[in-house]
Amino acid sequence: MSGPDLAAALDRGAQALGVALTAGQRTQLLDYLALLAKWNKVYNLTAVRDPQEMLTHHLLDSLAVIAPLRQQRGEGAFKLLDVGSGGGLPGVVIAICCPTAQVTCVDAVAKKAAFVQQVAVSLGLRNLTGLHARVESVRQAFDVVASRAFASLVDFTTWSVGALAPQGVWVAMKGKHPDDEIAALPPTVEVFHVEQLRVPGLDAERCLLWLRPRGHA
Ligand SMILES: C[S@@+](CC[C@H](N)C(=O)[O-])C[C@H]1O[C@@H](n2cnc3c(N)ncnc32)[C@H](O)[C@@H]1O
Repeated sequence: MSGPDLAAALDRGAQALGVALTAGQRTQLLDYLALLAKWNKVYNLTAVRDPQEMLTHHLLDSLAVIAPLRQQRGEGAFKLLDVGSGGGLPGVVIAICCPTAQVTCVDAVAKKAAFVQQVAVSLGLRNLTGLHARVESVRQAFDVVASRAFASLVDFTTWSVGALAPQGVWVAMKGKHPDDEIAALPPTVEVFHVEQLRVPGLDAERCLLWLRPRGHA
């Protein structure tokens, strides 16, 4: 697929997901896709190799969180941690589309965190940081702690609870509705909202789970 075709597919996908992209954001997303494709072999960032597939499986799939996130957070500033971010998904996409968010992408693999740091510099994203650490050791307070394709809900929330601000929330991007994972959550964690997502061009189930420590209304 050519550059213009990818750009057109991104525009159609973003529109279907209710995300209005500025020209600058559109360019940054496509530049990010090009960096992912270019450095994938070196950094081993994703098993997906084809740019068209990267667009649907990674960019559009991550873009699906933007409208729900804006609805949850409004237009104000907030700090977001993307746990087990790998090549920066969804953190880089969030940093591009939500300029009021300060995004930290944490990964236990140094070269993946270095790649995100490189993306921040290349795209001029001053609201994006790549952090090499295990999430269990992160002690800054984040308003939103997010993950995509990371771990079970129990492990995600247990390992990252030390990074949650007092009124912070978790958001987990999942495939099929994870009934078993929800049933396994401890009583200290509650799921307060579930959204089914439809990702254009992806024939797969997707949902978004919002969680918080029980008692935090
Ligand atoms: C399957 S990848 C998902 C990457 C990305 N979120 C995505 O959707 O493409 C999971 C990532 O979590 C990272 N990881 C695993 N355990 C971790 C931990 N305890 N703290 C931080 N990162 C971790 C791995 O290094 C890997 O990059």
